[in-house]
Amino acid sequence: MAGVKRSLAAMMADERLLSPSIDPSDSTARSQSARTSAASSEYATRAPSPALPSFDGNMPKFTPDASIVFIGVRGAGKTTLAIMAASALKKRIIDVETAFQRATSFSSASYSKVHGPTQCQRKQGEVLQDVLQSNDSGCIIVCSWMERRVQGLLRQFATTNPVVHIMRSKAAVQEHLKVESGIKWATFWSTSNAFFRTCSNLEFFNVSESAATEQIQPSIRKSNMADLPPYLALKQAERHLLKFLSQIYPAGTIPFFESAYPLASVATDERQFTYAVELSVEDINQDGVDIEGCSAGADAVQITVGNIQNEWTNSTYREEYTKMANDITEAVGLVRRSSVLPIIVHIDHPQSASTTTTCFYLDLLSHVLSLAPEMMTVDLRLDDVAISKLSTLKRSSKLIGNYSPVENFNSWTSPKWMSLYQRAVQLDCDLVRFIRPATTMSDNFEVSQFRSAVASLPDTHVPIIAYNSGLLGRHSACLNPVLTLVSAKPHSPYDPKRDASILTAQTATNALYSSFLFDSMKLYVFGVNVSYSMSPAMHNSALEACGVPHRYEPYSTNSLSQVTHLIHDANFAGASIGLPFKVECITLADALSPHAQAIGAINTMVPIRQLNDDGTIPTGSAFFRGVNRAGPVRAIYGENTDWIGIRACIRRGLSPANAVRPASCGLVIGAGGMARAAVYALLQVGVRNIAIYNRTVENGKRLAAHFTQLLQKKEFAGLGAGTNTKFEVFTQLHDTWQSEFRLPSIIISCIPTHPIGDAPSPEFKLPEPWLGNQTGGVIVELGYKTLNTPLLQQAMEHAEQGWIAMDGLDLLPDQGFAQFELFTGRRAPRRTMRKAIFENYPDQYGRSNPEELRRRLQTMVE
Ligand SMILES: O=C1C[C@@](O)(C(=O)O)C[C@@H](O)[C@@H]1O
Repeated sequence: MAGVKRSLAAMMADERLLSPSIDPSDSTARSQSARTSAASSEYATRAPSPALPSFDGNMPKFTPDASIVFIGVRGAGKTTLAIMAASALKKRIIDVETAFQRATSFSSASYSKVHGPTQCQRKQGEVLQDVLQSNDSGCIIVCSWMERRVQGLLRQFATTNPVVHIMRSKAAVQEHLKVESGIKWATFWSTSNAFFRTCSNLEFFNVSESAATEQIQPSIRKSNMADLPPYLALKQAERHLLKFLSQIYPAGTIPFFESAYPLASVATDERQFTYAVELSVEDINQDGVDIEGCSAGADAVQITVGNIQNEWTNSTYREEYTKMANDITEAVGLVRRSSVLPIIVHIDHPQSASTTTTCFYLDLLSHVLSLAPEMMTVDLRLDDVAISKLSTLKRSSKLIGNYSPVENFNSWTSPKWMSLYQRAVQLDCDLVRFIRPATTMSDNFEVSQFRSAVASLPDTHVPIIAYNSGLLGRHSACLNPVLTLVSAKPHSPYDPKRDASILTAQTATNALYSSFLFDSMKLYVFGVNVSYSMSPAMHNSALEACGVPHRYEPYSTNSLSQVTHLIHDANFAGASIGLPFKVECITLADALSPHAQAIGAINTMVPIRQLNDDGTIPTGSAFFRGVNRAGPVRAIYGENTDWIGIRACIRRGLSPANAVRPASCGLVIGAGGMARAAVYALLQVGVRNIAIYNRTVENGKRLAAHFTQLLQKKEFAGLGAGTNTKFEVFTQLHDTWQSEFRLPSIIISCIPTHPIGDAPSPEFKLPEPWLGNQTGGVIVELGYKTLNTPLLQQAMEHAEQGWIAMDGLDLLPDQGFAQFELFTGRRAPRRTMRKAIFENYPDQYGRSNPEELRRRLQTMVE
């Protein structure tokens, strides 16, 4: 049956496998191994899930409107997640238990008491069949029933639709259901999870708050978590779920969810010098490592499952499989919840694996695919049939064909490497990875020649990851362009068994500069008075964490003419633009990004040193290939990242109760460059009703007219509600909300929070009735020189009503992450940057107050 997650072992009972000692590039040996795979009945009987009809094709590609089913034990969080998914995917929720009650006027439990369990199960089957048949699109269907007929129906549904097993930690479910530990509970737990696994094609780990908190910031684990606003736990769960859903549905299915950060538009494997930080399942699950913290400078997280054994003395195959599958599910959940980086899952397939171990390995791989990681490795020593089967199951996950022998390996000059690469390509691997220890220095040059030979193959664009491990191999590891494995911290003492990741992202990046491949560059923040700017602290800490030797400095000036020599310097790498130059600075730019054009203001300048042949600015991976290299500046490119920061604040601060709907209203205060970015951010989260308050009516009207015209252009028609978006301009703060729009749930203040020149600080507050929205909302104050502004105090006074206050220190890092990516081509180390701000921000007495500000780190959802 297509689409159902099931034992690969069972599925491939007659077709396997390899003899573990074969040379993987040797096709004679492969076919021999297929022939000698006699003991297949062993796999079938040891398979963890019940036998299912044979697999007959690809995993289905789900259409955007395909209904999704959430199954799992009671207390796993299905209903809460269904509400979030329904709001994001614009689908309707159907709870099968409610449908049962509607059909019979009884709950399942009462029906069972009256008519007996057999009759009740029959009825459940009928109800479910009816629900599935008549709602295969546009719905989120929730089901906790466990019954044979239910199982069959769900399996059938999984051939065309996503059926997600929602998992949660045993302790969290137990606490939720208030059940006592004991054999009965343990048995229920394992049988129910095994049951749901047999009829789902996907699995999602609903991270419990305590675990999530540990991931957020281990160093403040003991701090007062009671301060965490309740909506926040939901926000984090929502973000996590949406990341998962965006992996399984086609791109664009979740409106306004696509990342706007520059590197998100370029596939990781198309970029140069990228790193995957390696974390073990145990580190993640048991030790609660700070995932965000230790992935600074990395481009992906590799979750390594290292201890699959050849035999189990104290447990059965099934028990061992369940335990490891649960651990992997949890680790993927924790990483996805706390990091924006793509996930690679790698399971070590032992060099001398028994057939049972290989079978176990394959079962785990098919399980991994149900978690929808961005990438998964598969051992190229497996035979063609096994790898092809995995290719048919992979859906959006990329398959990395992996071969990393630790002994008896060929020299890089052997043609076997090339034939193994070509075999992996034929088997539909999306990337190929070869890692082997270096025995001499010349291995480093030979592997580089091998990479060049692959690059010069005609018509083959499958990226190759190839380098040597060990101390001697570091040279080739640093120069390997795609996803070199790095360690979270330096290994000490050197352990030859774990030598694949001797480097950290920081040391590997640093080596690119010390070997003159890249140049050390200069960065600035420009403004009339930027002495208070937190950007230097934020960017310099990020540069250091990533091993990039650039310097970022404040540059205060009254006139932009004074910066021209800086932006045409051979070592100029970019600048942030502060007040009041965001609009004027456009005159210095030769080209603007589409966002900057739409907004009509920039806060970022980047030098371009290599133009396209037609004189245009390179885009995508070509844009990033030009960074970090000194030389004459051919053009200045202007971008606006303020809107990205504002959008991130709206998303973080807006509780699920205030999710954007057609009638939602956003209020922007001010009409300058930042207000333009704010309106654009509102459009980018789907707000259709935008109110602008500005004292000077002409400026307010000009702002509204700018966006009204913009939305008439074809390329911006998808923003907000396009030409149906409405604007209103206010010049008076009336005591009542005099508008055809509903009361606002998003308020963005874009006026200065401190005195500028002779102009005093506006001490701005809103009339109380304007904050009358019943479920509150989010108020964002963009300035950060003064934090405790009258407006934010007002928001805090209305906290009970659901108002969330966000200030410029919430905004600054998010707009800075995007800048950092543009300046360096590296992923921004988000937590490092946030921390740097909190550690350097002076309070009203000019002292830094990290304790007070650090608590904010708790509330971050990346
Ligand atoms: O508005 C701001 C603040 C800023 O100017 C600063 O460092 O203060 C940096 C800019 O990138 C950003 O757009």
